[in-house]
Amino acid sequence: MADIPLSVRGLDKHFGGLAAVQNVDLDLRPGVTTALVGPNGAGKTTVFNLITGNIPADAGDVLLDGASVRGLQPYQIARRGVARSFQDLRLFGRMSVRDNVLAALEPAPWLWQPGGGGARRARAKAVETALERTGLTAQADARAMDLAYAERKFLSLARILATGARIWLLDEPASGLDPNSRARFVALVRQAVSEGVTICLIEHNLDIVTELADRIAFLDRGAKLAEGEPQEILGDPQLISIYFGEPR
Ligand SMILES: Nc1ncnc2c1ncn2[C@@H]1O[C@H](COP(=O)(O)OP(=O)(O)OP(=O)(O)O)[C@@H](O)[C@H]1O
Repeated sequence: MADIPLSVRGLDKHFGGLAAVQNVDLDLRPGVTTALVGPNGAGKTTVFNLITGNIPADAGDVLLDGASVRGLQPYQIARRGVARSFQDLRLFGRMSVRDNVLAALEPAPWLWQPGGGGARRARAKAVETALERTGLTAQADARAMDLAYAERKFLSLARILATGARIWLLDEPASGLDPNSRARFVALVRQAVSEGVTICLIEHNLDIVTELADRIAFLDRGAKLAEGEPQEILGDPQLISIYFGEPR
């Protein structure tokens, strides 16, 4: 298990009487993009929240390189290389695009501290590279709130890119994107995967899922009903009828 960057074992979460996540297992491997697919309320975002330590699990475990992260705070899990995006993006609207990216990074030492100059230069470089790769260089000084919706989504990706995280959890990253931005998004994810990043995404757009995912984990009412290659899962009439909410 030590060679699997992120494993989830027997994860459970109840909200009162509601079983939001039930006994979910998941392995995320480098170079393999996994999509969490399922109807609204299936528990997908809750799985992300449990992985990142945003909410505590009732039972089960999350392992990074085989070691449990149980009880760690979200910032401690982030330091181990796990980054996520949120459906509501969570940007600092009045701050510049560049400062939004900078704020996603660990603070650097002061200039007068040992290594301070080098660390600050490395941070600035990481920010500029992330802006370039997301096509935001020209808007670096604009306020985040003044960006178009698609650009705000790319800014949330730039924040992840700049951290150098090796595991990305993306919550509906392509929702609301126009076809051109969608193509940019797909290219960006593919490049990251080719560089060894492990990606798990929650996505309702099945075209994006088909384009990007190597595996699909299908959730319904908190439980993982199936996992396999996209063709297999999306070709299963029973799963598709669950996905589109047909009466059972
Ligand atoms: N903090 C919370 N308190 C109470 N119930 C919650 C909480 N967070 C999620 N839930 C409930 O848990 C269930 C799973 O929610 P979750 O957001 O994980 O689903 P999802 O698959 O991501 O849905 P969607 O595709 O609509 O985003 C839902 O019924 C939701 O209402």
